[in-house]
Amino acid sequence: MAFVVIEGIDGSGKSTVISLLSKLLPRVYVTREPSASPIGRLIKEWALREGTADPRVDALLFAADRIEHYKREIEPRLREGYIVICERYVESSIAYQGAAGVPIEYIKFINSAVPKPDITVILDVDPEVAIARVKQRGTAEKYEQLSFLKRVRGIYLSRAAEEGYPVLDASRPAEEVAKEVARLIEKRLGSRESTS
Ligand SMILES: Nc1ncnc2c1ncn2[C@@H]1O[C@H](COP(=O)(O)OP(=O)(O)OP(=O)(O)O)[C@@H](O)[C@H]1O
Ligand SMILES: Cc1cn([C@H]2C[C@H](O)[C@@H](COP(=O)(O)O)O2)c(=O)[nH]c1=O
Repeated sequence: MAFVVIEGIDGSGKSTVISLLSKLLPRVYVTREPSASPIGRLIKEWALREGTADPRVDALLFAADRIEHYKREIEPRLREGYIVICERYVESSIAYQGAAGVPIEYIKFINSAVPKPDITVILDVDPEVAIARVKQRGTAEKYEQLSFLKRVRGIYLSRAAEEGYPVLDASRPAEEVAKEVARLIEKRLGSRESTS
């Protein structure tokens, strides 16, 4: 089992890559945040649409959704031996709520109840390319603005440098990106087996 998180700005191709990945690897369980829980629905139907009074409210909602998601869905699947692939996790809160002005230490503290993933991969793409991709979907969510996504990308890249997360060029065809992520996961699983 392994807990894998795929991160990146809106339109970087996370959902597309994860769907391809689930065909490349055995025994995969795919999930995402905001989750399907009542808190996740509140985020999607209210916080991401009408908006909150303060970005700390978003940070708190995402953290509450994450704790519920981890305890009720991710942890049980890991115990059953799945490779759990989660689209977005704590680094999304650091990048997005950080870009909205919430102090990173505050975000880390409210997320301290959930464990770190085994692997975090950042899909990196120019925000102009990402915006062009998401525009095809119709209405934009509150964070899907060029200047905001530029700040989010900057935080992702500096966090990747600090934490050693692999950053993959997601402007390439999604199949190529998915194969590279699969290789990273297999390498990590292989190196864990050889040390256990
Ligand atoms: N590598 C790629 N090259 C070209 N287009 C892509 C690529 N990956 C995804 N797309 C297209 O870009 C759009 C957004 O992709 P996707 O939903 O996978 O991104 P995402 O990162 O999950 O976005 P969000 O975070 O906003 O949900 C889709 O129309 C998808 O078909
Ligand atoms: C988990 C998480 C998400 N967000 C933002 C990022 C996106 O703009 C939306 C989720 O929409 P998606 O298109 O379904 O990926 O929410 C965030 O700001 N903070 C978080 O922790």
